[in-house]
Amino acid sequence: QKLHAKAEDDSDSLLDPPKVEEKLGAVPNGLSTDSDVVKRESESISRKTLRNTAEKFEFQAEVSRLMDIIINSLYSNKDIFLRELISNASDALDKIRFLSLTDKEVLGEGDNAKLDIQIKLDKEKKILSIRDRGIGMTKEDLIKNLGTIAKSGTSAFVEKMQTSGDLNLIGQFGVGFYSVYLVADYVEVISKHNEDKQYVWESKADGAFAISEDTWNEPLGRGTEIRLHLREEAGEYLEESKLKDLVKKYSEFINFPIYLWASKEVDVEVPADEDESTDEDETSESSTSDDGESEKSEDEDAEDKPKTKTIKETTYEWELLNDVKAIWLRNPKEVTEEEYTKFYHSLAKDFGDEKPLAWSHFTAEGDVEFKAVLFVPPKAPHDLYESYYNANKANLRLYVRRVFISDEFDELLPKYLNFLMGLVDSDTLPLNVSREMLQQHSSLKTIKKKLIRKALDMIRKIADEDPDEANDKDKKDVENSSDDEKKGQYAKFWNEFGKSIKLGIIEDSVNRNRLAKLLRFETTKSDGKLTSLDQYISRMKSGQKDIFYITGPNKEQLEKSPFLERLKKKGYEVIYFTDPVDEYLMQYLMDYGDQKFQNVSKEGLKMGKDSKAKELKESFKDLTKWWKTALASENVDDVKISNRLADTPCVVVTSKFGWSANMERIMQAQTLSDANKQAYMRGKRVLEINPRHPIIKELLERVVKDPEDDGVKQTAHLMYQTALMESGFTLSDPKDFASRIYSSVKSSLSISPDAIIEEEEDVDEAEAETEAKEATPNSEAEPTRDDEDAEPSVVKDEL
Ligand SMILES: Nc1ncnc2c1ncn2[C@@H]1O[C@H](COP(=O)(O)OP(=O)(O)OP(=O)(O)O)[C@@H](O)[C@H]1O
Repeated sequence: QKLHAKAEDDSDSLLDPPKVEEKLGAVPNGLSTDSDVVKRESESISRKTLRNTAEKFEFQAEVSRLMDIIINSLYSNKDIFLRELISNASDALDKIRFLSLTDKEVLGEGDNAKLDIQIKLDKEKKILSIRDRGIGMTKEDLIKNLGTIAKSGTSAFVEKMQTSGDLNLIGQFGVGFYSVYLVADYVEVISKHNEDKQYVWESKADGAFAISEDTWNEPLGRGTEIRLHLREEAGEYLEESKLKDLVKKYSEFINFPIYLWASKEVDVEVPADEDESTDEDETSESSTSDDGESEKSEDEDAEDKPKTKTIKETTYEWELLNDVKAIWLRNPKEVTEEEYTKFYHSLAKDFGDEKPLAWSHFTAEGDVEFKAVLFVPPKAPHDLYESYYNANKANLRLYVRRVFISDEFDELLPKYLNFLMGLVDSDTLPLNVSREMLQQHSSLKTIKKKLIRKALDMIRKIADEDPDEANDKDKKDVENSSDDEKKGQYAKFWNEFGKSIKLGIIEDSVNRNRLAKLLRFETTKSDGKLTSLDQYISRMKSGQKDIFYITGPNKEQLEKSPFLERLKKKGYEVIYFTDPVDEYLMQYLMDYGDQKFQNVSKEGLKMGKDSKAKELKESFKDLTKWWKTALASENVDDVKISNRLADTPCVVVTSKFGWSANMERIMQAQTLSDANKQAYMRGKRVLEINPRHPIIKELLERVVKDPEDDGVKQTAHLMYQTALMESGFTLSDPKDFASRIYSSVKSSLSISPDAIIEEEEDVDEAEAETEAKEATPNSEAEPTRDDEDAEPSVVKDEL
């Protein structure tokens, strides 16, 4: 707020006389009026008020908040505004170049057709301008793009900035333009679109902006010029050297020439002043010549030749600041790691310090030729899985013969690989067709196929090079040649993008096996580390046929699951799947190589041969049969002897193709889930009992003695409900469960089942109040059990 107020104060002192504003407003066409007026107008009439005659607009609320944050930010790296403006200029140039592919006319002629970016400084007036000959903005575009339509990124960015935000990320949220207010307190955007007149947008970031038809500035022809009226403390951006450094640092990979209107000291010969000629002779000579011959001739001709002298003069010319050779056209061997990193930063608009996790730069040859660079970012973007199926978002930029076509081409990569960044430049695709036609082009399928292969290879390589990933047997080799930088990289990848790989397994049946190789998870034996299917298989017990896994809300709960008791005891390894997407994943991943997957909370678990199985089945027949009947109302399909329990008396398992308990939980949590479908998909439930458990043995005895015993029936029901809970199901009738528990507690405390609950005395409310008042003095004197300062009494301890 303070900064903002200060900007206002400063601007007061710069006020032009109000009458100038009035006069200007009335000028019909500034270009043909008195040059003085034009000059004053172009100096930006006033830093206090926007042009009088302009149409005023309010910023959309979120945009206003964003601008407030920017203006008041103490963020020290203000440099970022320049790269955001250059990036916008480059996007605008890409757009017009794309249009010109099908309609040459759009480019115009002469200078208009030059697709470049120009930066100019005006030290005196403290104005920095960036101009492009891009597509430009119509009046409507200016209103919408620069103020009234908040993009989805706006609020996300505001939110981020309020917590742990780094302004450097602004470009990733698609609101980069507003970073101009880090350095300027007043900004003009002059823009000319082929389909509209030239307009000026202006704002002091005080909640409003104004738009006027531009009748005084030089006509742009086409494109946009952004004029930043720099704040007092942003004077450094008026230094040429600073701007050159910034362009080098941030905009190296812009594919359009960036020029700076740069000063140059040159020697010029000017006629020497008569009076000065004698004093200056020597300097003049020494600077014009350094060989004796010319000195001589000058002496000789001194009288007839007009005297001259050399002085330093400052001239201006456009200086090219960047090298526009595209990095992807270069030989990968000649591109350094640092260059790839910088290129990634500029593509991703991510200017943090982190390197991408991996990259792949290759040329595809054959029927379809293209070059591509793919990157795995170091972090997932903030909205990667938000509206995964609806978002029309692809991070690959498509070029055809060096011309940028689109970054919204979702035909290039499947959705699950949307986290990759990069570009494809194809020589095979046609240039002069519409985007829609291009989308249908048969080569795209081939490009996509190759890109997926390369992408998956690149990801696999992160694992191959990571010493943490190595199997024990080859650990030594990797450790010797290992490079600390690669250590832990795959775990990092997995934490950021593991879900994408899982979605890939679900969606991409062709590459399912390749993707399954990239899966990582924790297991009962992985000791908190991630492990892979190949590693799991290499550790399988002899005779073990299936890959065991269990699903649930978190590892801590799963570790205690009764389903694992016997498996653990016998030394089998079980995978923990704790992400909701894992339930879906396992509906698609049926096998891996020769192994099948077995959910250990479902029917059909086989762990070697149990010689006593038949015998046990026979001896518990009375109990299992009886129990099934007793649970008739509970929709229990069967009661069986379990082979997975050690310490727990019983569990409830589901049928192979129905939902597991965990899946039921996930489906119930979904707002829009369909109750009918839930009933239909619910797995059939089987109660499995532990024949070695004393409770089960006792139950058998009691049932054999008296199958009609009510107490036994009660207990059996309660056992079932407890097993349901322990197996991860949600009880459909918790009240029923609670009353059964209380009856059981009563009987263990030897309270008669018919014992009645004491009636409360019906006291009149008014009476109760007077009683309470009378009681107050006493209660102060004698601390009650609830009193915090009271000494803990025996009663309290017992409670
Ligand atoms: N130089 C320009 N020429 C034409 N249009 C522009 C120019 N600068 C900005 N715009 C328009 O204004 C919009 C808003 O710009 P802003 O920088 O805030 O977001 P963005 O360019 O979409 O995303 P990013 O910040 O990632 O560059 C742009 O999408 C574009 O339509």
